[in-house]
Amino acid sequence: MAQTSIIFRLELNHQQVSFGDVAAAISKAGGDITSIDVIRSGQDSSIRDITVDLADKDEAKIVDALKKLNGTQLINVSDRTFLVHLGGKITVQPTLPIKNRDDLSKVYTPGVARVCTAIHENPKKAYSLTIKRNTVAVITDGTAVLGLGDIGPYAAAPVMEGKAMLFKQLAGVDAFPICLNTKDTEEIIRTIKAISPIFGGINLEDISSPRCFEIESRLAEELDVPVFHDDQHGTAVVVIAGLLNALKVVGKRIENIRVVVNGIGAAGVSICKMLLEAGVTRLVPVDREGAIVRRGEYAHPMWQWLADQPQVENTTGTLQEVIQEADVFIGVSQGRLLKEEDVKRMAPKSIVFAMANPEPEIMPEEALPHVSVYATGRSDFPNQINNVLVFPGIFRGALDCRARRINEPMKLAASRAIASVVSESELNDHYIIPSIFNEAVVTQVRKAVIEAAIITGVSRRIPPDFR
Ligand SMILES: NC(=O)C1=CN([C@@H]2O[C@H](COP(=O)(O)OP(=O)(O)OC[C@H]3O[C@@H](n4cnc5c(N)ncnc54)[C@H](O)[C@@H]3O)[C@@H](O)[C@H]2O)C=CC1
Ligand SMILES: CC(=O)C(=O)O
Ligand SMILES: [Mg+2]
Repeated sequence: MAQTSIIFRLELNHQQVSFGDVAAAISKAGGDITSIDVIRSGQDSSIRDITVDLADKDEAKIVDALKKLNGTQLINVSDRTFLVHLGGKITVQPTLPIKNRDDLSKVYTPGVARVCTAIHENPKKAYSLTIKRNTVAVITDGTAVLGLGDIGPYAAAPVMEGKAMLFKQLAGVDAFPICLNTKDTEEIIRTIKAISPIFGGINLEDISSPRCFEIESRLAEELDVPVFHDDQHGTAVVVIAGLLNALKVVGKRIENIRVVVNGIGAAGVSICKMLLEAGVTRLVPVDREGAIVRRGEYAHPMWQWLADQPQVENTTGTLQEVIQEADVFIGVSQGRLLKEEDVKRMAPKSIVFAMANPEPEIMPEEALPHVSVYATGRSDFPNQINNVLVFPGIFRGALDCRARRINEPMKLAASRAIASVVSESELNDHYIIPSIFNEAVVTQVRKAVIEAAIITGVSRRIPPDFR
């Protein structure tokens, strides 16, 4: 697992210890050696970097074993995940060098003033003469970061930088992380509106429910660039894509399945809405207090909306009770709250999407023996159902056609596009969703999103390849 990969730098005295002894000690302490680099080699001793994946995440055991080994000196221990975060993960690059006064007078004063005046006279020129057309803000208040909860704006930054990296690498979108030091809904809305002129789109991230619903809908209403809460819609789009393909694998139809969604927060609400749009007729939304019941009364406006839907079951009970005979479990709640006995009681050929991060609702070793299709949100297990398959391509499309908003037809088109990247001949229980490294994902999502934006009248530009 990437997050438990450690590099041990060791000096080995050749008279006293062999590399085989070191490897055996690491293995006995629970580590799996994945690579070895010789840093320096001499007659009597050598220095080596040994990269180890920790099965039980306990690096102390290995440190202890190495310290006990005669002839071995532990010089340094470094966590590779922390190493890649040193100094942050993104940078801002100029598009051209400033080599002389002539260049300077064009990109800066006095030349720049004429460009400013042109935009002042025609604000649409911001799209051609500034970074706006290709720049997205990735904005959080740090209140629902992955499944870690309210860890604040400073601690949220590594996730936002990661999203920005993915935007750039996968779709060429310049994205900038913004971590707000406020949880106040009105202040968040006011701040985002105030900083919006430079951005061609707003990607809201890891803002807790229910505030995220009002923040997104107000901003979408009041701004003329797309506003997309990734945890709601990115997640729902990728879930529908995975479900369309998983249902093909198990040979079931969407209108016949019973679906339990656990965790009715940002992601859960949007998933439920999209499941209903996609044709699910039997839905059981579950949160901490148990199932949300049809015609029940709830203070949470989105839960009330769900309770008023005819497809929501009139079933009370805990997750452990309602999961019986479910065809599909979708978890966007918290890690390890589903047990082996629970998935055993699901309907035959069941589908489990355990998407909580960083730990899924149930680990593969417990689920796999009992379910037909198992997926998580993680990069280190097969079938990664993660919104990273969605936000790069959906924003690429929205920016290219200068969409005013990202609407329901654009989202559904994106789901179908992602699902279609896995061909019928490739489809199987371990491959229901394409890899994020499959370049067809962004290409297909972009195309589908632009087509849907044009058809629904929200595009303000026809990209050259669509003319
Ligand atoms: N794989 C993916 O692409 C994504 C995964 N996620 C994961 O889904 C989880 C939720 O994310 P958000 O919706 O953004 O958070 P959120 O905070 O808006 O919602 C979480 C919901 O889960 C509920 N919950 C917590 N513990 C529960 C329990 N024991 N039983 C039932 N419900 C419980 C909470 O009451 C809340 O309604 C996180 O772990 C997050 O990492 C979220 C977005 C995308
Ligand atoms: C993937 C993601 O956006 C999350 O876990 O919050
Ligand atoms: Mg998120």
